[in-house]
Amino acid sequence: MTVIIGLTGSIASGKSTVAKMIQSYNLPIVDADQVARQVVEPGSPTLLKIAEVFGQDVISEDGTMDRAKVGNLIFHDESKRQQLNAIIHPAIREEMIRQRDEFISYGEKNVFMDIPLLFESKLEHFVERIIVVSVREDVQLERLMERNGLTEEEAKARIATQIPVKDKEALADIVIYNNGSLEDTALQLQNVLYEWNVLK
Ligand SMILES: CC(C)(COP(=O)(O)OP(=O)(O)OC[C@H]1O[C@@H](n2cnc3c(N)ncnc32)[C@H](O)[C@@H]1O)[C@@H](O)C(=O)NCCC(=O)NCCS
Ligand SMILES: Nc1ncnc2c1ncn2[C@@H]1O[C@H](COP(=O)(O)OP(=O)(O)OP(=O)(O)O)[C@@H](O)[C@H]1O
Repeated sequence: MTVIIGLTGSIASGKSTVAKMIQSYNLPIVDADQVARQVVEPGSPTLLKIAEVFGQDVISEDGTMDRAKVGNLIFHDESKRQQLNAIIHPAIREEMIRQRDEFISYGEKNVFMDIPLLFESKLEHFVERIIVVSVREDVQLERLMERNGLTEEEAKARIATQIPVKDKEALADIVIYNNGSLEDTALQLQNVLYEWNVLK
């Protein structure tokens, strides 16, 4: 029996950072953000649908989706965000299940799934255990502004579209606090992996 472990948190809380650490142990992980990029490859039916709804100018000259443009549209308009979710989430879900099942067919004992919107999209049933990567609000805001080159207002708008990370902590089996150094975060992860017998 394979145990499916969900990795979640909030925007810029450090999920991808922890996901990279998980990969460094050669453990299998399905990454929703990466799948979200895959399903809108140039010419894909999902990208064509997005352009139908949001306008052809969300497709750049090279045929890729203009992510900054789509981000600006959806993080300031709840109904547009819902529209995008309705188009893209079924495709993401289908591909994530395919990748998960592939890992299971290889006989993997544990499969990680990095799902940023695990709680918002009510996907808890996908996973048996949940790791929440949490961060203080001031650190989250600072890292998000820095990473994405956003103003404080833009960053706050993105954070506001998600359930506060403090509330997610209460729904976790384990919380990793990513306020300090990367070494400190790596150590917390290692402890969880031993505790759950993922590492022996
Ligand atoms: C809006 C898009 C184009 C912005 O692209 P960008 O490269 O700037 O950001 P990236 O994809 O790396 O996402 C960064 C983070 O934003 C948050 N986020 C992304 N989409 C959403 C959404 N629909 N609702 C709330 N938060 C979201 C997540 O925390 C995610 O980890 C992109 O995020 C997207 O296609 N979103 C829809 C798919 C989706 O819901 N992805 C997130 C989980 S599967
Ligand atoms: N412990 C840390 N110390 C310093 N910087 C960090 C730390 N953890 C993460 N970061 C930085 O903070 C930013 C957000 O981290 P990361 O991309 O891992 O978050 P995320 O939860 O995956 O975000 P998103 O939901 O937006 O994809 C990145 O620029 C990352 O390099």
